[in-house]
Amino acid sequence: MEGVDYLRDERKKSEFDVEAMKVAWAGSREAFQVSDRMAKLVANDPVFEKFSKPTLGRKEMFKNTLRKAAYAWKLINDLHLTEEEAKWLRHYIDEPNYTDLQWEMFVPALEGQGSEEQKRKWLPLAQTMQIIGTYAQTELAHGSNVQGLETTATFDHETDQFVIHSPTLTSSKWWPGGMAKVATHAIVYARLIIDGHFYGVHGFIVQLRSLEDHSTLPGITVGDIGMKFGHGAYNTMDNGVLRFDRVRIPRNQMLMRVSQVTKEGKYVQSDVPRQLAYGTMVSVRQTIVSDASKALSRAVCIATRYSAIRRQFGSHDGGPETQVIDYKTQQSRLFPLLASAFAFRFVSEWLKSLQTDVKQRLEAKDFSTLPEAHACTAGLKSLTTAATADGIEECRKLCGGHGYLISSGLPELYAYYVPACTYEGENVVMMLQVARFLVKTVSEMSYKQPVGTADYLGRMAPLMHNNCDVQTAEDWLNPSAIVKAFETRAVRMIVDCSQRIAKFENQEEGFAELSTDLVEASLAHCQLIVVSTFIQRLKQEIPGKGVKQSLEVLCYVYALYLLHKHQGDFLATGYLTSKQASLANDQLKTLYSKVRPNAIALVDSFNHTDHYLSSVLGRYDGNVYPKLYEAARKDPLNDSDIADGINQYVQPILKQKLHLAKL
Ligand SMILES: CCCCCCCC/C=C\CCCC(=O)SCCNC(=O)CCNC(=O)[C@H](O)C(C)(C)COP(=O)(O)OP(=O)(O)OC[C@H]1O[C@@H](n2cnc3c(N)ncnc32)[C@H](O)[C@@H]1OP(=O)(O)O
Ligand SMILES: Cc1cc2nc3c(=O)[nH]c(=O)nc-3n(C[C@H](O)[C@H](O)[C@H](O)COP(=O)(O)OP(=O)(O)OC[C@H]3O[C@@H](n4cnc5c(N)ncnc54)[C@H](O)[C@@H]3O)c2cc1C
Repeated sequence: MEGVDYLRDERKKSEFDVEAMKVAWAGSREAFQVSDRMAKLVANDPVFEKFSKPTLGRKEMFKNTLRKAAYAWKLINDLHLTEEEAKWLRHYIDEPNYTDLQWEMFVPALEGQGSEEQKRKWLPLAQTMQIIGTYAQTELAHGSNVQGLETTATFDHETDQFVIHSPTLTSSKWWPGGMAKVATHAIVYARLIIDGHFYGVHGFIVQLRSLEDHSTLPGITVGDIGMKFGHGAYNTMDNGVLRFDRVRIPRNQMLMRVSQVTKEGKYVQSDVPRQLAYGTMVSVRQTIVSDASKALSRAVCIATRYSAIRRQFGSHDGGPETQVIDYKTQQSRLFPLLASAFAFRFVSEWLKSLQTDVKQRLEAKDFSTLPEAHACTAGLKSLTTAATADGIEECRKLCGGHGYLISSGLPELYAYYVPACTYEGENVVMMLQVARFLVKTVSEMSYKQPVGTADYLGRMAPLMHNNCDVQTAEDWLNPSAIVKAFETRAVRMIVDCSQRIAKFENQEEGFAELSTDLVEASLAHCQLIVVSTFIQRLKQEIPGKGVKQSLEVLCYVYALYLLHKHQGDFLATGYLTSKQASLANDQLKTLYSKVRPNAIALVDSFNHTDHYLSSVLGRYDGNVYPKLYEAARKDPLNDSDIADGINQYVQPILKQKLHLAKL
């Protein structure tokens, strides 16, 4: 039997309707149809071929990506693609490039932080790509600490202009994507100075390049910051360095939704909180959570299919060896990741709806849910990207030696994905933001009832004193038992930190001293959100034979896997006995055997094309070994029998040996 037959047999074992699961994964039939259409459009167009990428040099790789981006823009226009379709198209092309910044950061920054007048002027230009923009916030010396940025924007009364300047080497903008070679404009974050007074960091629209010949404008020095981790991966993007030598822009190019500077040089703070200036980061963090489930599902799909094809040991009487997916250790490493992909998918949908709600409230000048939205996006961005990056690497190891080959698709995926742990808010820094929100919520509880994702803190009294009543492994198959365990663990960790901080005379000092515990408490809070969201999702109608049941199994896998992994927390906070923790682990193993027959069908439900996976190991048809061979043969080193350099550097050594042997 070959891999092709193995996967065919595996697919027959499925206990649920795969087509219905595809819809559940996508969120709706319409969402499925859009993403499916765009995936196929990309997969079937030779322009979007990407197998040659790892062998290209940086310049060729960059040019190749520009070519694809231009062709994609033509398709978007020729086919009149909707915004949603265009987003999926870009996603499936699967090569980071300047358009990510244009659509995910530049346009949202104009939308969220521009005044109505500014939006009328700049949005049509950006939306039709007459200008190409980037988001220039981070500098050489400051990324996380936005208030520490050094670039200055000084108001000049006489000319009614701002003077944008990089006063030090460390104030150079450093990292913005698309900035080195493509962007014509940037939203530049700089300290506003009026008459010698500092007014904090604000965004300014600055033109970098000529719209005629693309040359850099006077006063601008811009370039690429150099190759990044991995060979292909993020190196299709021109992350840049940018310096300003007293560049002048009109006053009306400061983004003026949150605060304004008048012609007279008066600084006016409008009635919206200044944190709205951070709004672009909040919306991108939500996109990043959604992207995590896509990246993890991709790695899990490759590792699961390959694990069903790969056989090692266990052959008796000349029979077939054991499929590695049948080893309990393989299952205990793989199936929690499969469950996590679904968990992240559902939490990202929930986060999107939270975001929509916040946006509507903001329009009605209700800012009450802004801190919670910030904490949720920051915390879930941190949780999902960290778990996804680790998960991709685990999937590589699950594929043994072949996982290390570029043709497995996993090294490139990891190198492309791992910066998500750092960009758009470094993960630990983000978890500390969640901690701030939680500690503040606890401190305000005497006069303010916690709501939303923090509402369980309002039930602190019972949660601080309850004990878990689980007596058998089956008792863990109960959503309320699970939620109660996660709520209790989170509440006790947060309260413990809050009480210890309160003992410090200086609360900031206390926060800093306890920051490692606070990060763990924040993680507990965020895991509770993911687990509860999964459970809530299962309360909705989910059509299709066996679909809901399979998702229920995955939901328990996700929750009990976390419980097992963090059992130290659950035991230390005194909610569980070691016996109850051990019963949870027993139940987890039983659940793995329920996932096993459905594993291949579950990863098929992601509906990933072979083009998107770009993995010989993860091929839908399972024809792994012949295709591995074929991919290896295509390596440039195999172009000739005697490689370049052999005659020059190896032959002389061999000949020298011959000479010595003769002596
Ligand atoms: C993979 C594909 C995905 C698709 C996307 C593709 C896009 C392209 C790919 C990558 C692009 C990457 C782009 C970037 O990386 S852009 C740069 C991003 N930079 C950051 O994220 C910086 C992180 N730092 C911060 O966000 C902040 O500075 C901070 C650390 C959160 C704030 O620190 P600080 O305490 O100094 O804060 P302030 O004094 O300014 O604020 C005080 C209070 O405001 C609250 N706060 C902070 N941020 C927000 C927010 N966003 N919304 C609401 N409220 C906020 C903060 O908690 C304080 O509250 P308090 O109640 O304590 O007063
Ligand atoms: C691929 C990529 C693309 C990017 N694209 C853009 C872009 O388009 N535009 C843009 O403006 N920026 C961009 N960035 C920059 C990115 O946003 C920053 O690198 C990120 O915000 C982290 O900031 P930093 O580099 O200053 O890290 P640092 O804050 O210097 O982090 C270093 C270490 O210090 C720790 N640390 C920092 N502060 C604290 C604290 N208060 N408490 C405890 N620990 C702390 C962190 O946990 C980390 O371990 C990009 C970065 C990458 C990698």
